[in-house]
Amino acid sequence: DENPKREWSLSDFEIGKPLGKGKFGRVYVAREVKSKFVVALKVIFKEQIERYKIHHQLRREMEIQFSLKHQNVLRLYGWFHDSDRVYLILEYAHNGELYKELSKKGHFSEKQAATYILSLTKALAYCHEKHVIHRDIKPENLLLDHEGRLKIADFGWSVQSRSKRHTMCGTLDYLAPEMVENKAHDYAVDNWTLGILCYEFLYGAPPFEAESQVDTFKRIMKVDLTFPSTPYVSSEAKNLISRLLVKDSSRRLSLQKIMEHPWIIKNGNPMGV
Ligand SMILES: Clc1cnc2c(Nc3ccc(N4CCOCC4)cc3)nc(-c3cccnc3)cn12
Repeated sequence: DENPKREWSLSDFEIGKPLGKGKFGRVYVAREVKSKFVVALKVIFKEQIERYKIHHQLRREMEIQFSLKHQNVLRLYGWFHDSDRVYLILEYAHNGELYKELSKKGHFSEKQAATYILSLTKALAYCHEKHVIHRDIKPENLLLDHEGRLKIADFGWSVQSRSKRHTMCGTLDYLAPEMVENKAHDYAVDNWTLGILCYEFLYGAPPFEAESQVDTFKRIMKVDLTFPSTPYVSSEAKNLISRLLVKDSSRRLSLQKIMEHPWIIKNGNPMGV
Protein backbone atom coordinates (compact mmCIF):
# COMPACT_ATOMS: atom_id res chain seq x y z
CA ASP A 1 0.00 0.00 0.00
CA GLU A 2 1.07 3.58 -0.52
CA ASN A 3 1.77 4.84 3.01
CA PRO A 4 5.46 3.96 3.48
CA LYS A 5 5.49 5.26 7.07
CA ARG A 6 3.69 2.14 8.21
CA GLU A 7 5.86 -0.19 10.32
CA TRP A 8 5.93 -3.64 8.79
CA SER A 9 6.93 -6.91 10.49
CA LEU A 10 7.31 -10.53 9.47
CA SER A 11 3.93 -11.40 11.00
CA ASP A 12 2.28 -9.22 8.32
CA PHE A 13 3.32 -11.76 5.66
CA GLU A 14 2.77 -15.40 4.72
CA ILE A 15 6.04 -16.60 3.18
CA GLY A 16 5.88 -18.68 -0.01
CA LYS A 17 8.49 -20.51 -2.09
CA PRO A 18 12.06 -19.23 -2.40
CA LEU A 19 12.67 -17.57 -5.77
CA GLY A 20 16.43 -17.37 -5.64
CA LYS A 21 19.35 -16.94 -3.31
CA GLY A 22 22.33 -14.62 -3.41
CA LYS A 23 25.49 -13.74 -1.54
CA PHE A 24 23.56 -11.58 0.90
CA GLY A 25 20.31 -13.48 1.31
CA ARG A 26 17.28 -14.95 -0.40
CA VAL A 27 14.15 -13.79 -2.22
CA TYR A 28 10.76 -15.36 -1.40
CA VAL A 29 7.27 -14.92 -2.76
CA ALA A 30 5.15 -13.61 0.10
CA ARG A 31 1.61 -12.41 0.66
CA GLU A 32 0.57 -9.54 2.91
CA VAL A 33 -1.99 -11.18 5.20
CA LYS A 34 -4.68 -8.45 5.35
CA SER A 35 -4.71 -7.31 1.71
CA LYS A 36 -3.65 -10.67 0.19
CA PHE A 37 -1.27 -8.56 -1.94
CA VAL A 38 1.57 -10.70 -3.35
CA VAL A 39 5.09 -9.31 -3.00
CA ALA A 40 8.67 -10.52 -3.22
CA LEU A 41 10.42 -10.47 0.14
CA LYS A 42 14.19 -10.10 -0.04
CA VAL A 43 15.88 -11.23 3.17
CA ILE A 44 19.41 -10.01 3.90
CA PHE A 45 21.32 -11.36 6.89
CA LYS A 46 22.73 -8.65 9.16
CA GLU A 47 25.91 -10.61 9.76
CA GLN A 48 26.45 -10.58 5.96
CA ILE A 49 25.95 -6.80 6.00
CA GLU A 50 28.63 -6.61 8.71
CA ARG A 51 30.96 -9.06 7.00
CA TYR A 52 30.83 -7.38 3.56
CA LYS A 53 30.57 -3.85 5.05
CA ILE A 54 27.66 -2.97 2.79
CA HIS A 55 25.67 -0.72 5.17
CA HIS A 56 26.18 2.37 3.00
CA GLN A 57 25.58 0.54 -0.28
CA LEU A 58 22.44 -1.03 1.18
CA ARG A 59 21.11 2.27 2.49
CA ARG A 60 21.93 4.13 -0.75
CA GLU A 61 20.42 1.41 -2.93
CA MET A 62 17.27 1.28 -0.78
CA GLU A 63 16.82 5.04 -0.83
CA ILE A 64 17.32 5.07 -4.61
CA GLN A 65 15.02 2.10 -5.21
CA PHE A 66 12.39 3.52 -2.85
CA SER A 67 12.37 6.85 -4.73
CA LEU A 68 12.09 5.33 -8.22
CA LYS A 69 8.48 5.02 -9.35
CA HIS A 70 8.37 3.95 -12.99
CA GLN A 71 6.45 1.14 -14.69
CA ASN A 72 9.69 -0.48 -15.89
CA VAL A 73 11.56 -0.26 -12.56
CA LEU A 74 10.69 -2.84 -9.90
CA ARG A 75 9.14 -1.07 -6.92
CA LEU A 76 10.54 -1.19 -3.38
CA TYR A 77 7.40 -0.72 -1.24
CA GLY A 78 9.15 -0.63 2.13
CA TRP A 79 11.43 -2.49 4.52
CA PHE A 80 11.72 -3.73 8.11
CA HIS A 81 14.21 -5.68 10.19
CA ASP A 82 14.35 -8.07 13.14
CA SER A 83 17.25 -9.17 15.33
CA ASP A 84 19.33 -10.75 12.56
CA ARG A 85 17.80 -9.90 9.19
CA VAL A 86 16.76 -6.94 7.01
CA TYR A 87 13.67 -7.46 4.82
CA LEU A 88 12.94 -5.58 1.57
CA ILE A 89 9.29 -5.58 0.46
CA LEU A 90 9.47 -5.63 -3.35
CA GLU A 91 7.07 -5.71 -6.27
CA TYR A 92 6.61 -9.33 -7.38
CA ALA A 93 7.35 -9.94 -11.07
CA HIS A 94 4.96 -12.79 -11.89
CA ASN A 95 6.71 -13.96 -15.06
CA GLY A 96 10.21 -14.24 -13.62
CA GLU A 97 13.53 -13.58 -15.21
CA LEU A 98 13.83 -12.20 -18.71
CA TYR A 99 17.00 -14.16 -19.43
CA LYS A 100 15.17 -17.47 -18.77
CA GLU A 101 12.71 -16.35 -21.46
CA LEU A 102 15.71 -15.57 -23.71
CA SER A 103 17.40 -18.93 -23.08
CA LYS A 104 14.09 -20.71 -23.72
CA LYS A 105 13.46 -18.89 -27.01
CA GLY A 106 17.12 -18.68 -28.11
CA HIS A 107 16.54 -15.13 -29.36
CA PHE A 108 13.68 -12.63 -29.41
CA SER A 109 11.82 -11.38 -32.50
CA GLU A 110 12.63 -7.85 -33.65
CA LYS A 111 9.30 -6.67 -32.25
CA GLN A 112 9.92 -8.24 -28.84
CA ALA A 113 13.54 -7.06 -28.71
CA ALA A 114 12.62 -3.50 -29.74
CA THR A 115 9.80 -3.41 -27.16
CA TYR A 116 12.18 -4.47 -24.37
CA ILE A 117 14.84 -1.96 -25.52
CA LEU A 118 12.20 0.81 -25.63
CA SER A 119 11.05 -0.06 -22.07
CA LEU A 120 14.66 -0.10 -20.85
CA THR A 121 15.39 3.23 -22.56
CA LYS A 122 12.36 4.86 -20.92
CA ALA A 123 13.34 3.42 -17.51
CA LEU A 124 16.92 4.68 -17.91
CA ALA A 125 15.75 8.13 -19.08
CA TYR A 126 13.65 8.28 -15.90
CA CYS A 127 16.61 7.09 -13.74
CA HIS A 128 19.00 9.60 -15.37
CA GLU A 129 16.41 12.37 -14.76
CA LYS A 130 16.65 11.43 -11.07
CA HIS A 131 20.46 11.36 -11.33
CA VAL A 132 20.65 7.60 -10.94
CA ILE A 133 23.18 5.94 -13.26
CA HIS A 134 24.82 2.63 -13.91
CA ARG A 135 21.93 0.46 -13.05
CA ASP A 136 24.08 -2.53 -13.88
CA ILE A 137 21.51 -3.68 -16.39
CA LYS A 138 22.14 -7.24 -17.50
CA PRO A 139 19.59 -9.94 -18.33
CA GLU A 140 19.92 -11.33 -14.78
CA ASN A 141 18.57 -8.06 -13.38
CA LEU A 142 15.59 -7.88 -15.73
CA LEU A 143 12.26 -9.38 -14.70
CA LEU A 144 8.86 -9.69 -16.37
CA ASP A 145 5.54 -8.82 -14.74
CA HIS A 146 2.22 -10.63 -15.22
CA GLU A 147 1.70 -8.86 -18.55
CA GLY A 148 5.25 -9.61 -19.75
CA ARG A 149 6.30 -6.01 -19.10
CA LEU A 150 10.02 -5.54 -18.41
CA LYS A 151 11.14 -4.46 -14.92
CA ILE A 152 14.69 -3.42 -13.98
CA ALA A 153 15.24 -5.20 -10.67
CA ASP A 154 18.66 -4.43 -9.30
CA PHE A 155 19.76 -2.83 -6.09
CA GLY A 156 23.48 -2.91 -6.75
CA TRP A 157 23.84 -6.60 -6.01
CA SER A 158 21.99 -9.12 -8.08
CA VAL A 159 20.41 -12.23 -6.66
CA GLN A 160 22.06 -15.19 -8.29
CA SER A 161 19.33 -17.33 -9.72
CA ARG A 162 19.12 -20.99 -8.86
CA SER A 163 20.01 -21.94 -12.40
CA LYS A 164 23.52 -22.92 -13.40
CA ARG A 165 24.29 -19.69 -15.22
CA HIS A 166 26.78 -18.42 -12.66
CA THR A 167 29.03 -17.13 -15.41
CA MET A 168 27.08 -13.91 -14.90
CA CYS A 169 28.68 -13.08 -11.58
CA GLY A 170 31.74 -11.05 -12.49
CA THR A 171 31.10 -11.17 -16.23
CA LEU A 172 32.57 -8.30 -18.22
CA ASP A 173 30.19 -8.82 -21.14
CA TYR A 174 27.94 -5.91 -20.23
CA LEU A 175 30.54 -3.38 -19.12
CA ALA A 176 31.52 -0.40 -21.26
CA PRO A 177 35.22 0.18 -22.06
CA GLU A 178 35.49 3.05 -19.55
CA MET A 179 34.02 0.74 -16.88
CA VAL A 180 36.34 -2.12 -17.77
CA GLU A 181 39.28 0.31 -17.69
CA ASN A 182 37.94 1.52 -14.34
CA LYS A 183 37.78 5.11 -15.56
CA ALA A 184 35.24 7.57 -14.21
CA HIS A 185 31.99 6.54 -15.80
CA ASP A 186 28.99 8.67 -16.56
CA TYR A 187 25.46 8.19 -17.78
CA ALA A 188 26.68 6.93 -21.18
CA VAL A 189 27.65 3.53 -19.74
CA ASP A 190 23.98 2.66 -19.72
CA ASN A 191 23.72 3.55 -23.43
CA TRP A 192 26.55 1.11 -24.19
CA THR A 193 24.79 -1.61 -22.18
CA LEU A 194 21.59 -1.03 -24.18
CA GLY A 195 23.62 -1.85 -27.30
CA ILE A 196 24.92 -5.03 -25.69
CA LEU A 197 21.42 -6.11 -24.64
CA CYS A 198 19.90 -5.27 -28.04
CA TYR A 199 22.51 -7.51 -29.68
CA GLU A 200 21.93 -10.29 -27.14
CA PHE A 201 18.13 -10.11 -27.49
CA LEU A 202 18.45 -10.55 -31.28
CA TYR A 203 21.33 -13.05 -31.49
CA GLY A 204 20.97 -14.90 -28.16
CA ALA A 205 24.50 -14.11 -26.95
CA PRO A 206 26.32 -10.84 -26.08
CA PRO A 207 28.57 -9.43 -28.87
CA PHE A 208 31.97 -9.70 -27.15
CA GLU A 209 31.50 -13.11 -25.56
CA ALA A 210 34.76 -15.08 -25.49
CA GLU A 211 36.28 -18.12 -23.84
CA SER A 212 38.15 -16.08 -21.22
CA GLN A 213 37.59 -12.76 -19.45
CA VAL A 214 40.87 -11.57 -20.95
CA ASP A 215 39.59 -12.20 -24.47
CA THR A 216 36.27 -10.51 -23.64
CA PHE A 217 38.25 -7.55 -22.27
CA LYS A 218 40.27 -7.32 -25.51
CA ARG A 219 37.12 -7.54 -27.67
CA ILE A 220 35.39 -4.81 -25.65
CA MET A 221 38.41 -2.49 -25.86
CA LYS A 222 38.65 -3.05 -29.61
CA VAL A 223 34.85 -2.85 -30.01
CA ASP A 224 35.29 -6.03 -32.01
CA LEU A 225 31.66 -6.08 -33.26
CA THR A 226 30.55 -8.55 -35.93
CA PHE A 227 27.00 -9.42 -36.99
CA PRO A 228 26.28 -13.06 -37.89
CA SER A 229 24.45 -12.99 -41.24
CA THR A 230 20.86 -13.91 -40.39
CA PRO A 231 17.69 -13.00 -42.31
CA TYR A 232 15.79 -12.13 -39.14
CA VAL A 233 17.94 -9.15 -38.05
CA SER A 234 17.28 -6.03 -40.09
CA SER A 235 19.92 -3.48 -41.08
CA GLU A 236 18.12 -0.88 -38.94
CA ALA A 237 18.69 -3.09 -35.87
CA LYS A 238 22.39 -3.37 -36.75
CA ASN A 239 22.50 0.40 -37.26
CA LEU A 240 21.11 1.05 -33.76
CA ILE A 241 23.56 -1.41 -32.16
CA SER A 242 26.48 0.18 -34.07
CA ARG A 243 25.40 3.65 -32.85
CA LEU A 244 25.48 2.46 -29.21
CA LEU A 245 28.61 0.28 -29.13
CA VAL A 246 30.91 3.26 -29.68
CA LYS A 247 34.12 3.53 -27.64
CA ASP A 248 33.93 7.32 -27.27
CA SER A 249 31.11 7.59 -24.71
CA SER A 250 30.23 11.14 -25.89
CA ARG A 251 29.39 9.80 -29.36
CA ARG A 252 26.93 7.10 -28.27
CA LEU A 253 23.32 7.60 -29.34
CA SER A 254 21.38 9.45 -26.59
CA LEU A 255 18.37 7.84 -24.89
CA GLN A 256 16.08 10.34 -26.64
CA LYS A 257 17.59 9.43 -30.06
CA ILE A 258 17.14 5.72 -29.29
CA MET A 259 13.41 6.30 -28.72
CA GLU A 260 13.28 8.08 -32.11
CA HIS A 261 15.36 5.50 -34.01
CA PRO A 262 13.55 4.03 -37.08
CA TRP A 263 14.00 0.43 -35.84
CA ILE A 264 12.41 1.30 -32.46
CA ILE A 265 9.62 3.34 -34.09
CA LYS A 266 8.87 0.48 -36.49
CA ASN A 267 9.15 -2.47 -34.06
CA GLY A 268 8.81 -1.20 -30.47
CA ASN A 269 5.41 -1.34 -28.78
CA PRO A 270 4.98 1.78 -26.59
CA MET A 271 2.67 -0.20 -24.29
CA GLY A 272 5.68 -2.28 -23.28
CA VAL A 273 4.08 -5.63 -24.07
CL1 LIG B 1 12.79 -9.20 -6.60
C1 LIG B 1 11.68 -10.16 -7.46
C2 LIG B 1 10.37 -9.90 -7.75
N1 LIG B 1 9.85 -10.94 -8.42
C3 LIG B 1 10.84 -11.85 -8.57
C4 LIG B 1 10.88 -13.11 -9.20
N2 LIG B 1 9.76 -13.59 -9.79
C5 LIG B 1 9.55 -14.84 -10.36
C6 LIG B 1 8.28 -15.13 -10.78
C7 LIG B 1 7.98 -16.37 -11.38
C8 LIG B 1 8.98 -17.32 -11.57
N3 LIG B 1 8.68 -18.56 -12.14
C9 LIG B 1 7.55 -18.58 -13.08
C10 LIG B 1 7.13 -20.01 -13.41
O1 LIG B 1 8.25 -20.79 -13.79
C11 LIG B 1 9.25 -20.88 -12.79
C12 LIG B 1 9.78 -19.48 -12.43
C13 LIG B 1 10.28 -17.00 -11.13
C14 LIG B 1 10.56 -15.78 -10.54
N4 LIG B 1 12.03 -13.81 -9.20
C15 LIG B 1 13.12 -13.31 -8.60
C16 LIG B 1 14.31 -14.12 -8.66
C17 LIG B 1 15.45 -13.78 -7.99
C18 LIG B 1 16.54 -14.58 -8.08
C19 LIG B 1 16.50 -15.70 -8.83
N5 LIG B 1 15.38 -16.03 -9.48
C20 LIG B 1 14.31 -15.23 -9.41
C21 LIG B 1 13.13 -12.09 -7.95
N6 LIG B 1 11.98 -11.39 -7.96
